[in-house]
Amino acid sequence: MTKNIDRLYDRSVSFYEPVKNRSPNAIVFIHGGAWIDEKNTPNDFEFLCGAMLNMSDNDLDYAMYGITYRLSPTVKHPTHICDVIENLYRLIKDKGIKKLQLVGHSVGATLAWQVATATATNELCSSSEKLIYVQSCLTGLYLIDGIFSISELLDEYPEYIYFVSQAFQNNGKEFEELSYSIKRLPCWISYIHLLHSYKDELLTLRQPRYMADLLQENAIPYISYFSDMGLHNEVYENPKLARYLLDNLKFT
Ligand SMILES: N[C@@H](CC(=O)c1ccccc1NC=O)C(=O)O
Repeated sequence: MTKNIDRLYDRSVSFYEPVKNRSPNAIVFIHGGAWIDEKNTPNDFEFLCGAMLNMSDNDLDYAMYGITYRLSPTVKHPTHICDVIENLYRLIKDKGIKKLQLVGHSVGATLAWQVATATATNELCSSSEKLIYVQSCLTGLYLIDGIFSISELLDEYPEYIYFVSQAFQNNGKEFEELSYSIKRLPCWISYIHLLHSYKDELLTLRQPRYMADLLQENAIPYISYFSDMGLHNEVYENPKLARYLLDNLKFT
């Protein structure tokens, strides 16, 4: 019997919906903040969405949403993932979305990857049918200045234990390493984009290089884009990111 857990699955923000006709296509932004920072919310992406609309004369054939998830230390892993899955499921059902691409920044990229590769068999709290339905709609991932390995992260930045210890019960040891989760990446996800800012002051290229190495070892197609997109918390407002998303987002 599933526990009666209060979900924040109604916390979605709509940045844009095509006025002419409701689109079955959508991108959903997942914010960062190291699982703990209340300053990071779905509204981190409001400026970026405005820039994308300005650069496209408000004529996009996909909707844009942001979602939230409960933060640590109030909740611990894997609840963040459960909230994202519940939230995505509700959004997809409410809006009639058929094709979905996730755009994650920092731990938002971590969560996007975890949603794409989750299995209901592990300790995930979400119902398997919701997870399977969300994954069946997923066609692309944009992973921006992300965290992909906790062991690599703490080896490089031992001081980051301050947020890892809040987000995980066992100092991140329960975080599933990429070498395992990558085996479950759905074959129908055609677009994987790996982005990183050369000016990111909180994360070096070690994380995206680790992801790139594993994608290559598993012969998974991906596109990488490394550029000066500003500091860690400036990237998601950078016009270069808006341009990149407009040029690369495809739902065909
Ligand atoms: N603003 C966060 C720190 C943070 O977000 C962060 C720090 C280092 C590496 C990645 C980070 N964010 C990832 O989502 C804090 O309040 O501690």
